[in-house]
Amino acid sequence: MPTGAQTVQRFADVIDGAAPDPALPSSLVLAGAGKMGASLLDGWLKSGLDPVNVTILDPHPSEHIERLAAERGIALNTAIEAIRPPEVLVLAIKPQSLAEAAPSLARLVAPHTLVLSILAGKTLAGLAGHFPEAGAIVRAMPNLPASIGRGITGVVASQKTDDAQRSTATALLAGSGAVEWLDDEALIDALTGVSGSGPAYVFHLVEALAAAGVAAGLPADLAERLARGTVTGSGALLEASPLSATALREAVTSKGGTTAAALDELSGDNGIGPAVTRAVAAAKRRAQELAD
Ligand SMILES: NC(=O)C1=CN([C@@H]2O[C@H](COP(=O)(O)OP(=O)(O)OC[C@H]3O[C@@H](n4cnc5c(N)ncnc54)[C@H](OP(=O)(O)O)[C@@H]3O)[C@@H](O)[C@H]2O)C=CC1
Ligand SMILES: O=C(O)[C@@H]1CCC=N1
Repeated sequence: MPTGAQTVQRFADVIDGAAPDPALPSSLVLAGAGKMGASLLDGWLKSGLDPVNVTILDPHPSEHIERLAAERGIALNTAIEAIRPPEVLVLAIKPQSLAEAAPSLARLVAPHTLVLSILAGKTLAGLAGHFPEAGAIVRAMPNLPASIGRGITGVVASQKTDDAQRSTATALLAGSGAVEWLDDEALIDALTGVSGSGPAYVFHLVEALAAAGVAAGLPADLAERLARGTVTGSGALLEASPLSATALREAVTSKGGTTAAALDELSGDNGIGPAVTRAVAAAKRRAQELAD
């Protein structure tokens, strides 16, 4: 395990290698350094955001968060009163915690503060209601591959967000992967169902494939390796190849062969297409419910 000092040095090395994006903010407060907040944080640091410009706010930090902050050389604050309104306030708490947390978080929002929320379902209008002082609000939906810089994030901004603030949001989110700006906020709940929640569907496929291998007679550890290797290898091929997913599927499928027999089972009304359609619709519906 690296020591805190070594980890800070590692981030410093990354920063030394590339010129930081000038749109990165000079002060940022992260409210919620859980799975996604911490993933985004590492992307910012790799992009060149100076750790001294970041504060993690957590009223009851776990040992894990204390270690995370110490290793990265980042201030960890438990009291909002001790923090001045930053250039960017990132909200990465659970949507269900917002109503309770917002009255105190609002003390961190000055008219110059860009509020960047990754909360599923929470709308720009709803956020503006919680943070009336805020001029600019950006609503984003990242996904878990952000933790290795391979995420894809949908993002939409309030009308009061100016070009410089949009650039700041892009610079921050690009630290963890691709960024897709949306013109229409109505799209972001559907995007949540596809890419926000989507990694879980892929991991569930790995689980199902491994279990199916065991049911077909394979030892469990071999089935797990085969399922994992098949999904990661297929993802890498999808990325490296100029072919579409459809063309790649066809490349695996010999006429009258084993894959065609399997795909027959995955097609039709009880197949994977309708199941995924229902899954995405359910996620979208849940995001809409979380708006309230
Ligand atoms: N996980 C994912 O793949 C994705 C998540 N999101 C969104 O990211 C947000 C966070 O999700 P996730 O990271 O999974 O959840 P986590 O539970 O891992 O992280 C939430 C963090 O917020 C902390 N927290 C709770 N209340 C406060 C507060 N008042 N001030 C500061 N920190 C607080 C929690 O601490 P404690 O545990 O002590 O309560 C926890 O560390 C959600 O809104 C979710 O919709 C978006 C895209 C993908
Ligand atoms: O499950 C959730 O609500 C969050 C949002 C998208 C992924 N995880």
